[in-house]
Amino acid sequence: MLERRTSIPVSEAVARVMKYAGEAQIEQVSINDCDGRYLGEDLVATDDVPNFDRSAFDGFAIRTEDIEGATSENPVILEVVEEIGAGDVPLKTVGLNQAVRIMTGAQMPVGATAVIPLELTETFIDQGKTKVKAKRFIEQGDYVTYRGQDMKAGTPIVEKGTYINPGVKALLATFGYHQVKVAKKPKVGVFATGSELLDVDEPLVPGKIRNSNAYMIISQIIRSGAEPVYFGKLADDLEASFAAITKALADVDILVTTGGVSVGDFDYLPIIYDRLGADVLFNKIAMRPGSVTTVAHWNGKILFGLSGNPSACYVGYELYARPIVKTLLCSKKPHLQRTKAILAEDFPKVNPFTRFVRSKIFYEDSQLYVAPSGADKSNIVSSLALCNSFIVLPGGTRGFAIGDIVDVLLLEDHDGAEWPWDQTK
Ligand SMILES: Nc1nc2c(c(=O)[nH]1)N[C@H]1C(S)=C(S)[C@@H](COP(=O)(O)OP(=O)(O)OC[C@H]3O[C@@H](n4cnc5c(N)ncnc54)[C@H](O)[C@@H]3O)O[C@H]1N2
Ligand code: MOO
Ligand SMILES: [Mg+2]
Repeated sequence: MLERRTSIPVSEAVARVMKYAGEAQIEQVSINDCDGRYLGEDLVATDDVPNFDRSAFDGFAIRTEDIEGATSENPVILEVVEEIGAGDVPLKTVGLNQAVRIMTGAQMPVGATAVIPLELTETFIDQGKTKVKAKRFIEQGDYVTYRGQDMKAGTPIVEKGTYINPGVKALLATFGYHQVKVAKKPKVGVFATGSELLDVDEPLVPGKIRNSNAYMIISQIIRSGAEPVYFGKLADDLEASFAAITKALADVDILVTTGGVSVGDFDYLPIIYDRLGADVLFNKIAMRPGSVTTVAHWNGKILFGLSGNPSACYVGYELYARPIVKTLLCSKKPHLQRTKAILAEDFPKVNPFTRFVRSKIFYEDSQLYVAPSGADKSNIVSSLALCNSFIVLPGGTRGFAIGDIVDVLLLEDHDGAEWPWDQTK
């Protein structure tokens, strides 16, 4: 008899999966290998930055009281007593009517209260002594960067779980982190199921298609920050599939399969979960595409049974697997970030269930627009190439028109969201 499936709302499905999100593991990597990883500890300033008062310009370190009233017609003449480059430590103190030639980044000499830029001066030799004409008055502190002006020691700078971009890397280097604590990448196993699947290098033959989902999911796993472990494709053979899946589970934290979760005679994933004794969290969601997305929990591991249909598979990974990965990467905002944008095209389809339209979000005239990135069908691959977001159309709504404000989930953002599902049916 055909098994009846009860569909649950998206928010409920996400909540059920999130109950099984595990604990992040931390490892150390060289700063050279930390790009695109996620910080495994809060980053706190270990020193004042800069940690000495320094010149922000090439010029002369002076005492402002000596150059009061200076103009190009009536310059003030000072004696240059020392020259210091970046990296040097000044030996002299700047006294009455004295100046020190100083370069950008060099430590300020004691006594000086500002730096007058080279362009506002003129140097000359007078009786064997180097002198400088200051041709304008400058205020105290001008062209000086004081100790701790950028960051003060002890200030929290970047939170644990932050994506390491070039700026975060600059901070790590600033504070001397040659080894960086990062979240260990969860290992996500991938199987593509289906006797119709050919490898990428095989020619097309009648009835068969190339296995695109495995490559797509591997790419989504990498984009979400995890490590893919590809186990290959499985023909629709229950015994062989059960054996391969059982074996693979020993080597991964999470297992993603694509295909074989619906009600076809050769859709074996439901039987495999049953045989494993896995706890099936749900096998039907009130959403399109991806209504058949199934998630099970077994022995501390989460098994994502994503649809075989490419667009459904893609959406399933982003909504349900990605937040688990992000949680394991220390994120406190593991879900897709949600925003609002102006619909740039009509979308006349009715939405009996919450619909996630593969879409492209873009700026135009300082406004945010979004448009479907191709035909809205579950079995379609072509709409995925330009997809950088999902338009979220609530269940129970009719069509949407150009100019309507719609909710959008961002796929290529690193900040994430705590819980974007409050208003989603
Ligand atoms: N009687 C019903 N039939 C179907 C239902 C239903 O509720 N009742 N649901 C439909 C929906 S919705 C979806 S989605 C699909 C899900 O099917 P499966 O997850 O079981 O996936 P398969 O049957 O294995 O494949 C579906 C489709 O996708 C192609 N595919 C599979 N793997 C790949 C791959 N690695 N790369 C590219 N394309 C792949 C496959 O050839 C099929 O065309 O079920 C509907 N049926
Ligand atoms: O699960 Mo199917 O993806 O609704 O199209
Ligand atoms: Mg099927």
